[in-house]
Amino acid sequence: MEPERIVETNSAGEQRVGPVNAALTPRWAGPATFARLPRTDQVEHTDVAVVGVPFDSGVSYRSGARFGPNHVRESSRLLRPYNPAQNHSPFANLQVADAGDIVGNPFDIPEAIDSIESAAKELMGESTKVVAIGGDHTIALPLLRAAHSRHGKVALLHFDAHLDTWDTYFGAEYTHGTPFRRAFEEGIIDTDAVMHVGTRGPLYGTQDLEDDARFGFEIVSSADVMRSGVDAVVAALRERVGDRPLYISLDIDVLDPAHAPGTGTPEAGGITSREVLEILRGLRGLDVVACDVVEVSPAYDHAELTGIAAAHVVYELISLISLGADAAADGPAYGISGTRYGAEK
Ligand SMILES: N=C(N)NCCCC(=O)O
Ligand SMILES: [Zn+2]
Ligand SMILES: [Zn+2]
Repeated sequence: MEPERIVETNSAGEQRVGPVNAALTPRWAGPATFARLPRTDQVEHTDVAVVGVPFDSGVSYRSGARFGPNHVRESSRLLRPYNPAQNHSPFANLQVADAGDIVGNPFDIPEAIDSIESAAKELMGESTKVVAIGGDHTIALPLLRAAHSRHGKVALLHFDAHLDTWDTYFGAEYTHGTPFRRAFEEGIIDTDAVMHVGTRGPLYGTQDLEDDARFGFEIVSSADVMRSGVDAVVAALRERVGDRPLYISLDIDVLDPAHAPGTGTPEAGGITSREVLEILRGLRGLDVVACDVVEVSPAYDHAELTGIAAAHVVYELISLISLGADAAADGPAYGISGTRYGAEK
């Protein structure tokens, strides 16, 4: 039975097919697409595709992120269509739809990377923006390649406890700890505009940081977020990215394990889900061309804590894409006092 959906017309007079109407069909009923949005094959065209990439053969510790996409979909049933922090309704503005999953050979990482790259390129097609749900962090490399093929060198904001610029694991070049070193070597990221956010935890040695700096990365550590606060961090990120095409890669382990236990390589001392959501909201008006949210490993999750955090991150990323590169930077989200919650700007 086809449930009734929220259908709205945007300011350009275009009709948008939105989520299943939760006032008519209980939220827990029916198959879980992201935010109960239509599938891409149920709409005529897609502006923003949410796509699963259930690949986790690149992990170095706990496995299970292959089950991340469907867990995040299940955890996204409660999302509502209006985002008051941005005073914006992304699903009414753009056609957002769930593109299902991109699959790759779980027994051959390089082959899987090639499959993910070509499927992502095809999905990006003429003008579709992609928000990918992993999967482990290996998948960021083929997604960055696809973004690069459309937009040229991209700025990169990488939210993660880890640097992920290591060289090899057991001699393997393509793993979840190495995607950004490969991206640097391939020349697909703009080394003047790459930044890690939320970094923390022990490393193998000082060389890790020397290599990382050589690849162009600046670091806003988890402790920096606590000491400087969200507004200062947002200002630093905006300054670093400027008006370049921006790829956002968010490893859910950027959150403290208290906020996101369901992940494969947890590190104590992380930022909160409130902080990450506010930092993302502060990026309004940047030219976000593609994103990923990775490393959700549901077997280690409890009460959908990690799934819900990831679902809200995806929702904020979709909101940023929908607001677009010409949205005023100082919109309602930029002040975090709460007094401007939902304020008209
Ligand atoms: N979670 C990601 N992406 N990377 C973690 C690699 C950490 C390590 O095994 O040293
Ligand atoms: Zn990580
Ligand atoms: Zn990572």
